[in-house]
Amino acid sequence: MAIGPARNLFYLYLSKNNVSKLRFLSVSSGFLHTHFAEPKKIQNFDVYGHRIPTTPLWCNQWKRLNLFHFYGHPFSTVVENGDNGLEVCDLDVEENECGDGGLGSEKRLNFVQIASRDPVEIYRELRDATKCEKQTRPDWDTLIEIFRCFAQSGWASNQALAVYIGASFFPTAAQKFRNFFFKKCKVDVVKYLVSLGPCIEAEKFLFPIFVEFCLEEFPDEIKNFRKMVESADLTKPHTWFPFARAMKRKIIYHCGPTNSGKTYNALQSFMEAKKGIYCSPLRLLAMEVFDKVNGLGVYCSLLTGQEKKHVPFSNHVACTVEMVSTDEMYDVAVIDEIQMMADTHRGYAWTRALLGLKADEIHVCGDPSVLNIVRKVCSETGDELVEQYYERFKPLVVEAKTLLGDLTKVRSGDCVVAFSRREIFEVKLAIEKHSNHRCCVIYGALPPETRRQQATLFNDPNNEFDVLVASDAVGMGLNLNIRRIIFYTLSKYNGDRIVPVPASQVKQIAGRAGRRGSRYPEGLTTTLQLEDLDYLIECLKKPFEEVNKVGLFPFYEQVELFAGQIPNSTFAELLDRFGENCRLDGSYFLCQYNHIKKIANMLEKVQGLSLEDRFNFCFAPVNIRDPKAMYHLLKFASSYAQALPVNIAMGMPNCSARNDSELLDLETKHQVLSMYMWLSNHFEGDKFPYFKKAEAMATGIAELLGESLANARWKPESRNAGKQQKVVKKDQGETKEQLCVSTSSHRRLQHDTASLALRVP
Ligand SMILES: Nc1ncnc2c1ncn2[C@@H]1O[C@H](COP(=O)(O)OP(=O)(O)OP(=O)(O)O)[C@@H](O)[C@H]1O
Ligand SMILES: [Mg+2]
Repeated sequence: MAIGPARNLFYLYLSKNNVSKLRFLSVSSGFLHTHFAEPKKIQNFDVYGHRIPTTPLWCNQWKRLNLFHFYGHPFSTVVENGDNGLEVCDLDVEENECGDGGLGSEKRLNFVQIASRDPVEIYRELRDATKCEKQTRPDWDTLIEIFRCFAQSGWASNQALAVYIGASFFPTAAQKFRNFFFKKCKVDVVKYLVSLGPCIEAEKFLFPIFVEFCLEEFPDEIKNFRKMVESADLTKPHTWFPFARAMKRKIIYHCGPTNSGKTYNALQSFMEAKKGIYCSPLRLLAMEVFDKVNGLGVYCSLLTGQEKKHVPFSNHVACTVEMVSTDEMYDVAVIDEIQMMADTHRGYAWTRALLGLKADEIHVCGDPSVLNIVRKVCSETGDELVEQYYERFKPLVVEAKTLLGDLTKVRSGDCVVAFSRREIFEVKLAIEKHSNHRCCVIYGALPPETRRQQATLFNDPNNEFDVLVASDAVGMGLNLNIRRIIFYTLSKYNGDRIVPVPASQVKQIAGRAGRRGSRYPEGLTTTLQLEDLDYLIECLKKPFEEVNKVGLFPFYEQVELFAGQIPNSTFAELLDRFGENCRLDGSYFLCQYNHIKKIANMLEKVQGLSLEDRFNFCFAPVNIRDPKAMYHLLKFASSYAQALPVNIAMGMPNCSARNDSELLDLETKHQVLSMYMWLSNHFEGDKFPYFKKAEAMATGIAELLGESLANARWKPESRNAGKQQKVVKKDQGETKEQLCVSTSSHRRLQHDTASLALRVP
């Protein structure tokens, strides 16, 4: 058995059989802490081939084994001891690795003795000493430096969390410990520390003494922090749903690439069930399932944040995943696009649905990236898991020719994918100017109704709209008759900087081509620019990357409990403190909440909102980068806080947009109305009484948006980055005006464009 570098510390290896139990058991002679490192520091560890959701342990060596906690090195053995918990065995001490600094062997022996002494005893001796023993000047200097390092040590601060000394209190505690030590210090201890110098070994030596000091000196601080940490406990999320745990559920994982029939098959079971729920990643998809299922004669209601359409006598419901009820019982539930569990912002909604749904049978559809996590979840919940694998219906073929930067090569049935609104309109303008094609557009800021209207227009072969220009919003949900996906670019702005589009997303979007039921025998995909081709091929060839962690977010009740521990803080501060102190198992991350904080900060000046009100307002669907939308949210919250009926306070435009700023205005207006409808559904009582009016206005604006898009022939003026240039290019002996999309003029043809075609399974 290997051991770690040790003096007062022994390192433990986890034995193979008790890995899963480790998190739940405590040692009879001491106590075992579960996760304490900051969330970002928590890692999965492979222990004897077992991936366990925790970092390994270290423990102090003293007979009473009074402290266990996490440390970043995997070592030693813990064995199961009947029902009594875990027992530490097979321990060994490694030689001191630090040099003796040129000291004689006798002194060195003393130091080794110091190193192996019980830190509790050392602490008591120090505490009971009446005064400090005399030290030399150089020793003092070294000691000062050692304590300076200790106070700044990330390692010590992190370890201190295990005894409930919070990161914000650690510097104060370390300072007081230093003062205590300097007043009481003994020659042999100082000499030993000086022999180590300011290094991690010295920190490890001091740490258990520091812990004893803190336990005696700061019982109140420790108690308060402990309460706070316990109230931010997000470990074992499967235990949050006792009713679902009382059931023996059957989970069917429909696993496969895009366009392979996963959702179709899951929906068959849904429709056959007596009572079913379909959980969608998008309003648009929920609406589509609602229409489809009702069309097939199964009464189905619709439930999204914005709309509740109750169909009389229906036992089925299509909802957005955030709206799923974990109270109702269902025979069959479908959770679509299950890989979204790993989404940094919305992942928690899928995790909650999977853990909490009370359904005999749960069909989850998605790519294989979260298969292992779902397996693990099922082993924790005790649910049965059945895996069904799918292949694409139609092959997906990469066209190696690319469009060589020339948008006039766009053909009927093509979908050009760009990653910003500005680019989408540039492309539409260019295609319509230089060819006979007409373009439909689909992007995230458009209401679902308008996106569907554009999709229908594109799918209908009996009109002139035969090309689609879309953002990544096209990647999920819509059934489109796309012959070929052309990537305008393969990089996008991620809110911070330009990054390559992730491979999983490239696959998802490219997979839209050649959908079953469309009139094309196979799906084609390519890029506008030859230089992007390699990346496209690389993405499509890449196997799905396994996801290690999925998202969680606290319920309101958990935030409320936590708020009780730190009164008088703003909601944004509360979220931050929660984020800093929450405990998570290794398979989970806390979803990002920056956008929530931004709303929370804006609403801070609104008096009279309860914590629950703030929590609800902060989840309203609002584009935080749109000041007009944010302004309306602020106004809604202010009226609500004054107990006034919340007014829409917005005029209805009377004609379609004539330029880009009018189009943007329509988009914003629709988003504000959608937000109003959402708030109306999420606040009880009649505080938002103009729901019907908002709904009618939203429908009107969605229609105006559709009309506007059909006629849109303007340059996007609001964000004019000037990337577009016209160049004159010789083509087949004629001078032809052509839109060159990228500024890069030094592209080399790297492929034999005629011969290369990659078939992607
Ligand atoms: N057995 C089937 N009979 C008829 N049509 C089918 C069948 N299976 C799938 N389809 C149709 O094929 C298309 C793609 O199927 P589906 O939407 O289920 O794929 P998917 O694997 O869920 O794709 P994605 O990952 O893109 O959501 C749909 O239009 C669907 O109606
Ligand atoms: Mg699907």
